[in-house]
Amino acid sequence: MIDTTIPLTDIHRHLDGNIRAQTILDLGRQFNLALPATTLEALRPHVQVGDNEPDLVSFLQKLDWGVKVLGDLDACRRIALENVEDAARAGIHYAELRFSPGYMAMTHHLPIAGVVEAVIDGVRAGCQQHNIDVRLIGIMSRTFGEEACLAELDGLLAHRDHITAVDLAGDELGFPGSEFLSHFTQARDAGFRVTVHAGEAAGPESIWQAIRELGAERIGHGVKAIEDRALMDFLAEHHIGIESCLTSNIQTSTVASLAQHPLKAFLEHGILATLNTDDPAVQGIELAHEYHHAAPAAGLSPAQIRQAQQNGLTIAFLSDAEKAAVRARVQ
Ligand SMILES: O=c1[nH]cnc2c1ncn2[C@@H]1O[C@H](CO)[C@@H](O)[C@H]1O
Ligand SMILES: [Zn+2]
Repeated sequence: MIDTTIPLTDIHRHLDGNIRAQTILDLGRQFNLALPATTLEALRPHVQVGDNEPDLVSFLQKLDWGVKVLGDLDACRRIALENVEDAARAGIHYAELRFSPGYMAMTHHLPIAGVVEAVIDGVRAGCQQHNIDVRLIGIMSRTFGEEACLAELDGLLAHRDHITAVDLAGDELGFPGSEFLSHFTQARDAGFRVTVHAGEAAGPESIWQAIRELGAERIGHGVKAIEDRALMDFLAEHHIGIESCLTSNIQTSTVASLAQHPLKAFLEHGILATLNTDDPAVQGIELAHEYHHAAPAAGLSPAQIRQAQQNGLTIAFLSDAEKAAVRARVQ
C-alpha cells in the first residue's frame, strides 16, 4: 500500500515514454503525419505493450511513435506539461522526469537545445498548475551512438541550471557504458548528478562499470546485481540506490516473473531500492499499480513496500533542505 503520510515519489519516469495515446493522435493530425491508426483503440497496440516483449530493444520500439509526432517545440512543451499533469494526478509529490532530447528532436530535425528548453518550459508551467515538485534528468540515448550522445549533452549543458542529472539509456547490450567515459566526465565536471541504466539487459559488470567509470550515484533497474554478492554489499555500503521498475522488467523479459524479481532481496540486503514506473503510458500502468499489485506479487511485505517508498526521497537528487520541504508539504 501507499503510505499517505510520507511523500510519494517516482524517480525513474521517462517523459518521452509517457506520451498520451490521445496526444499522439492529436499531434499526428496537426502535423499531417501518417500514423498506423486513426482511433485510440487501433493505435494502442502500436504505442503500448500488450503481451510481454521478448527483449529490451523490442520494448523500446513502442516508444517510437510518441516521439515521431513531435513536429515542433510546442509539441515538446505540450507533452512535458501533460507529463506533470499525469504525475500529479497519480498522487506523486516529487518526480524526477527524464527525457532524451536527441531522441525527441530526431524525426523532425528540431534543435536539441530547443527541445531541452521546451521541456523545461512545459514542466515549469505544469508545476505552477499542480501541487508537485519536479526535477529533470537528461538522457543520453546510447542506441544512437557516441556522437549523438555528445550532441544531447551539449543541448543539456546549454540549460544546465534547469537540469539536475544525466543518465544513459537505450540498448545496453549493443552500446556498453565504456563508450561514454568522456561524456560522463564532462557531465560531472559541469555539476550534473549521475544515474545510469545498468544491469537491465547486461550483467553485473555493467553496474560496476557505471559506478566506477561513469560515476553513477544511482542505478536504473540494476536487476543483475543479484548475481554478484560483492556488488550488493558495495551498493548497500555506499548508499548507491536502485531505481526498480517491476512491471517494466517483466515486459522487457528481463525477469521471468514478479515472484523472481530481486527487489525484495535488495531491500533485505539494506540497499536503498525504490519503486518507480519507467514508461507508464507505454506500459499501461501507473505508480499505484506498482505499489498495490506488482510489489506484493514480488513478495514485498507491507513494511518493505513502505521502506521502498521512503527510500525514494532518501535517494532523490535533492539537498536535505529540499527533501525537508517536500516532506513538509505532505505532513
Ligand atoms: O527501460 C528502459 N531501459 C533502457 N532504456 C529505456 C527504457 N525506457 C526508455 N528507455 C530509453 O530512454 C530514452 C527515452 O527517454 C530512449 O533512448 C529509450 O529507448
Ligand atoms: Zn528507464
